[in-house]
Amino acid sequence: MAHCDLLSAIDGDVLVGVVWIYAAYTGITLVYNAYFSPLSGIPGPWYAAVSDTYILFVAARFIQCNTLHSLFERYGPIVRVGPRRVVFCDRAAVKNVYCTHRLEKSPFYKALMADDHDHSMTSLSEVEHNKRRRTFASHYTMSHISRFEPHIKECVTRLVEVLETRPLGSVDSIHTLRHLLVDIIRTTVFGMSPLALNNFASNMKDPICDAVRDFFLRAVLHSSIPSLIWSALAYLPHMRWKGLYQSDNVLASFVRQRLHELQADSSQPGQWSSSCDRSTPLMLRMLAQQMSGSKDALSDQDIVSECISHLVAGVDTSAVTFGFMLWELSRRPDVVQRLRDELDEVVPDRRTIPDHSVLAKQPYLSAFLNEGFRMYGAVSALLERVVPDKGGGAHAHSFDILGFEIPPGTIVGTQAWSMHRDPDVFPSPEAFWPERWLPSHPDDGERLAKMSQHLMPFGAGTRACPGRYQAQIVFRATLAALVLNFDLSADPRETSETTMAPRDAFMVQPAARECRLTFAPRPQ
Ligand code: HEM
Repeated sequence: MAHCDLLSAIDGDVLVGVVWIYAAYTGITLVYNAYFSPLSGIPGPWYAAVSDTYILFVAARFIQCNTLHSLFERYGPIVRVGPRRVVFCDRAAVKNVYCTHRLEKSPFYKALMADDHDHSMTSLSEVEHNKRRRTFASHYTMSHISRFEPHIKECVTRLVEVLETRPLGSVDSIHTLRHLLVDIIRTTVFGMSPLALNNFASNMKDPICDAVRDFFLRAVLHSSIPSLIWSALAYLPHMRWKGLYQSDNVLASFVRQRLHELQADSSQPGQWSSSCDRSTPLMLRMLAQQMSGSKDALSDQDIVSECISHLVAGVDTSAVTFGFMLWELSRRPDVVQRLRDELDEVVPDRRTIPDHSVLAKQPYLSAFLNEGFRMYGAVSALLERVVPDKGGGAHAHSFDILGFEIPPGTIVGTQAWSMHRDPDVFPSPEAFWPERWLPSHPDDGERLAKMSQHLMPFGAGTRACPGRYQAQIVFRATLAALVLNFDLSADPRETSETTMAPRDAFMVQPAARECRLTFAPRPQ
C-alpha cells in the first residue's frame, strides 16, 4: 500500500514537472520569438510573430490574402507574419527572391501533389524543377501554342452557340467557363476532341469539370487534416463531400486511361518521334521524349501527375479570373461600349472570331485584360520560398530583403494581390479602370512601364506560369466573342458585392463560389 502511495506521489510530481517544463519552454520560445529572434526587428503584429497559429487561423477562414494586404497597409512593404515567416510587397524584393536568387519553394507546395506524386509545381528544388520544366517548356512557347488557335476558336464558338441556345436565365459563368477550358486542355494537353461543353449543353454533369473545381480545396484540406482522420473521412455519407474527396482519383483515372490509349495506339509511335515541330498535344510530346530515350524523359507515373497538374493549373485559374472579369462587364456598360466600339472596327461578322494577331493589337481590349489580371488574377497565394543556408556559391553572403537580414530557413513570399494594389503604382487600386493602362499623354511611358513591372498574375522568375501565352490567346478570343454576341447582366439577389467578395485557399474565389450572370443575345 505504502509502495502504491509512493508511486502515485511520484507520478503526480512527474506530471506537474512535465507541465512546468512545457510551460517554461513555451514561455521562453514566445519571448525569444518576440524579442530575440533575428527577425524581431521586422514590423508586424506581436501575436503573429510569436506563433504560427495566427496565420493558420487566417488561412482556415479563407481570408489570408485580404488580411495580409491590410497588414501591408498598416506596417509597410515588409511584415513578419510568423516566428519564421516574412512577407513583402516590393518589386526589387520580388526580383531578388524569384529571379536573381531563385530560392527553393517551401514545403507548402507539397499539398498540391497530384495522384500522390510530384509535378513541376510541387518540385521544391531548382535542379529537380529544371528537369521537369524542360519536358514542357517548348510546348508553351507562343509560336507552338498559337498553332492550337483554330481549336481554341472552335471551342469558343461552341461556347457562344451553347449560351445562345440555353433557355434565358442566369448561369454560373465560372462553371460554364470551366467547361470551355477543359475542352481546350483536352485538345492542347491530351489530343482529344472537346466534350465538356456538349455535356453542359445537354445538362449533363461533366466529371472532369467537377473534379477540377474541387482539386485545390481538396488539396488544402488534405494537407491540413491528420492522415488518420482524413482516411476516416472517406466514409462520410455525403454526395458533395465524396465528389470532393475523390476529385484527385477521378482526374488520375482519366489521365491514366488517356495515356494507355495513346500507348496502345500503334499508328502513333512513328509520328511521335518526328512530330514535335507541329501542334503536338503535351502528352504526345512527353511520350515522344520517352520513345527517343531523351535523358529528361518522364516515367509513365510522372507523365500522369504532370498532366493532371496542367489540367488543374490551367482550368480553374482561368475560369475564376475570367468570371470576375465578366462580373465587371455585367455592371460596367461604359466598358462594354468601349470594347464594342473597338471590336466592331475590326470584326466584320460577329460570329467570326478574329485571329489573335489582330486582337492583340486592340489597345482597349489589352487594357481591359491587364486590369482584369491586376484585380482578379486568381492565384492569390503567397508564393512561398525558403531562405537557403549560407553555404557556398551564390548564397555565401547573408540574404537581405528591404534592408533586413533574413536568416536561413525563413519562409519568405509575396502575393500578387498586394503587388497589384500598391497605390503608388496603381492610384485608387480598388477601382476597375482599364483606362489606366492607356497612355494619357506622349511622355507616359515611365508610368506604364512601372505598372507592367508590378503586374505579376502569372508569378515571377523561373517558376512563373508556362500557360500565360495560352491564357492570353484564350482570354482575348473569349472576351471578343462574348462582348460581341451577348449583353451581360446580374440579378443583385443572386450576384452582388457580397457573393463576389474574395475568399482564398491558394486561389481566390468569390464567397459564393459561383458568379451567376445572364447572357442575353445582343440585338442585331
Ligand atoms: C489566368 C490564368 C492563369 C493564372 C492566373 C496562372 C497563374 C500561375 C502562377 C502564379 C503560377 C506560379 C506559381 C508559383 O510560383 O508557385 C503558375 C504556375 C503554373 N501554371 Fe499557371 N496560371 C494560369 C493559367 C495557366 C494555364 C492556361 C496553364 C496550362 C495550360 C497553366 C499551367 C501552369 C503550370 C504547369 C504551372 C507550374 C509551373 C512550374 O512550376 O514550372 N497555368 N500559374
